[in-house]
Amino acid sequence: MGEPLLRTAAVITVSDGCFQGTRVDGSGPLLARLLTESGFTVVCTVVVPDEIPTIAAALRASAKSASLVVTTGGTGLAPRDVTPEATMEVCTRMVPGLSELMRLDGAKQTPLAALSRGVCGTVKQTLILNLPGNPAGAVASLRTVLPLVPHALDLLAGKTEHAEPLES
Ligand SMILES: Nc1ncnc2c1ncn2[C@@H]1O[C@H](COP(=O)(O)OP(=O)(O)OP(=O)(O)O)[C@@H](O)[C@H]1O
Ligand SMILES: Nc1nc2c(c(=O)[nH]1)N[C@H]1C(S)=C(S)[C@@H](COP(=O)(O)O)O[C@H]1N2
Repeated sequence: MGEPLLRTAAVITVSDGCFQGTRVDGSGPLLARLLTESGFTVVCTVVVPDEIPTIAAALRASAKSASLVVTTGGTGLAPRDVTPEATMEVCTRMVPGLSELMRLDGAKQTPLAALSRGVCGTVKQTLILNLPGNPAGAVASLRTVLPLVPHALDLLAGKTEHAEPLES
């Protein structure tokens, strides 16, 4: 099977409430819109419950068709928050700097940003980003790292010539 096209994205909402239909998914559609506005083709959106095997299966399936997979929800400290554990199970390499950046930038808005245990990593040529479940937090976190994503995907796809450093 071929590798996913470079600017394809998938959105996975991890939420028992959304899966059961007791909560309307506010975060997934917002993230899909931001990704589309940023030049990505969103190839799939899915809502899954907070269960490691189900999240891991959704991550593996999404990574086959998308070069960027974002999750929203399940990154906190509640007993059923297991998105980081499922992501670490699927990824072969972790990219801690991206999650560090999200927490650092998020803390400018709310100290609660430190309570997300979200991780980022890669599987084959796909980058996976865990975002918090709160819609505003999910969008802000994605906005923080989005400027780095095209270069990250180029590197993953083997385009290793170095870009000019971004302005600070
Ligand atoms: N997909 C979503 N859409 C809208 N709001 C959400 C979403 N996911 C989370 N939230 C909000 O962020 C808060 C924290 O998310 P968290 O994942 O801990 O939710 P929860 O109360 O455990 O329920 P669930 O996992 O079923 O969404 C929620 O209480 C809710 O206000
Ligand atoms: N930027 C930002 N990050 C944020 C938040 C936020 O509102 N803004 N919410 C925090 C809260 S309240 C929690 S509990 C954790 C984990 O959320 P999750 O379990 O819904 O993934 O993300 C945190 N990250």
